[in-house]
Amino acid sequence: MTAGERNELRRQERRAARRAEDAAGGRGGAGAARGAAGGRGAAGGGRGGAGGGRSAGAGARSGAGGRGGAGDGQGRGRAAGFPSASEPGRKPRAGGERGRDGRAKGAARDASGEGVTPRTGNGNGTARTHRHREAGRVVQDDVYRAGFACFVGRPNAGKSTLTNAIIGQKIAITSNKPQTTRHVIRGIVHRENAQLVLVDTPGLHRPRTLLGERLNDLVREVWSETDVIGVCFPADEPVGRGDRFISSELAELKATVIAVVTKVDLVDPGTLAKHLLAVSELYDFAEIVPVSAVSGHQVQTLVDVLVKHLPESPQLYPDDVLTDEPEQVLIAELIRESALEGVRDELPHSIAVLVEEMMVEGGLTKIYADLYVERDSQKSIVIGSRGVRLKEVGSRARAEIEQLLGTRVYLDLHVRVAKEWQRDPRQLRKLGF
Ligand SMILES: Nc1nc2c(ncn2[C@@H]2O[C@H](COP(=O)(O)OP(=O)(O)OP(=O)(O)O)[C@@H](O)[C@H]2O)c(=O)[nH]1
Repeated sequence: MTAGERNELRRQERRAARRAEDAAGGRGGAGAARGAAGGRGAAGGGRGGAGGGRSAGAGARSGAGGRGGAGDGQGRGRAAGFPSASEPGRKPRAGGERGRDGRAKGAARDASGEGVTPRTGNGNGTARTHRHREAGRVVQDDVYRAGFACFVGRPNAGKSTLTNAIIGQKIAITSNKPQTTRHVIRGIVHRENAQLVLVDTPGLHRPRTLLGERLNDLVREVWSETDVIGVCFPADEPVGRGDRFISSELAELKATVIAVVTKVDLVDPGTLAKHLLAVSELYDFAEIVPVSAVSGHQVQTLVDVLVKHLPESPQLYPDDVLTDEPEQVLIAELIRESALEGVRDELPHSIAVLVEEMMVEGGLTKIYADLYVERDSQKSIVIGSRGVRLKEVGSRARAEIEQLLGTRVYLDLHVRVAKEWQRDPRQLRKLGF
């Protein structure tokens, strides 16, 4: 028996054992972790229901950004207490729901467009005083601000790269192929006087498949739940019809809308000036901030601007949390990113990844993941001649995962075909969409 056959046999044994356990009433401990990644796979495989509260919670967590919606009748609905852009799941540090009146105060602007400074407490009963420079003057800000912000814009505008630059840890998949982002991944910026929760969305585009439609719904749902929206315009591309379309969609929203001109390292000052003018004529943005996520230029200024427009609110997440995305989802994204490397033109949107199992043994984390493609021909592309490509995918992903987890990693990748999964509602559910 070859090593591959042995691994497959072990997988089958593990699956059978899991099914038996679930049939017997669900698993505890490690199962909960597995459910978080597989929460997506779990429901599709018919394991979600029996898992009861745990599976529902895990499934909802994967769908925290709204993929799960209001529940699909399969025990995968969003569990109470789990976060979304509008329902922060982790208990706020100090009590009290964030009120809309907080938003009204926080988001109010004076005639000059500068943020006005409410002199009220922070909702915790512990008013804090902060000073920051604003347009050359020192402003006293007595409030604690917390809330959700997201970057939107046409595909490839640089949203994920910007999110990563702000959070300082690789949490969102990036690539030079449009529509790479599928998951809503939150990153959290902690400041003494504020907490900024960043939500990452796919680019809005004309849908060609069921997956495309669901992604667009997801974007709109997130938009309606965030406090500040940064519309990204890549500086190296002219403002176009797509940008106009997105801007027109924003008019009805409650959120403060700012413009972010991205990738400014790619253009000269003259081109940038013209671009800023074109952007300003598109919509009545509260602010326009030019940035480069690659050089870091103005990234902190952008955070200041986003924070300024957040509502007054208690802290939403504990201090040490950087993202609320389950580790397995981050890992699956890193594997998907690695698998896309070099084959983006052939199968840019056909790859999905599910982490089936993760276990820690001493200083080693063992990860078993399935890589789904839509057709047999794609399977051969991903595996490559004599498995060489798949090996490369694995070792690249392993290095990234080791960085994320801070442990040594054993990664077992298996390529499977899920025929036309982007058009098949059952498969989409299984893969977490
Ligand atoms: N030079 C330069 N390149 C950038 C910058 N920001 C992003 N990029 C590149 O632009 C490409 C797209 O970036 P992403 O962050 O994946 O774009 P996105 O808007 O999240 O894309 P979708 O997931 O398709 O919506 C990648 O190749 C990035 O490396 C920047 O500030 N400067």
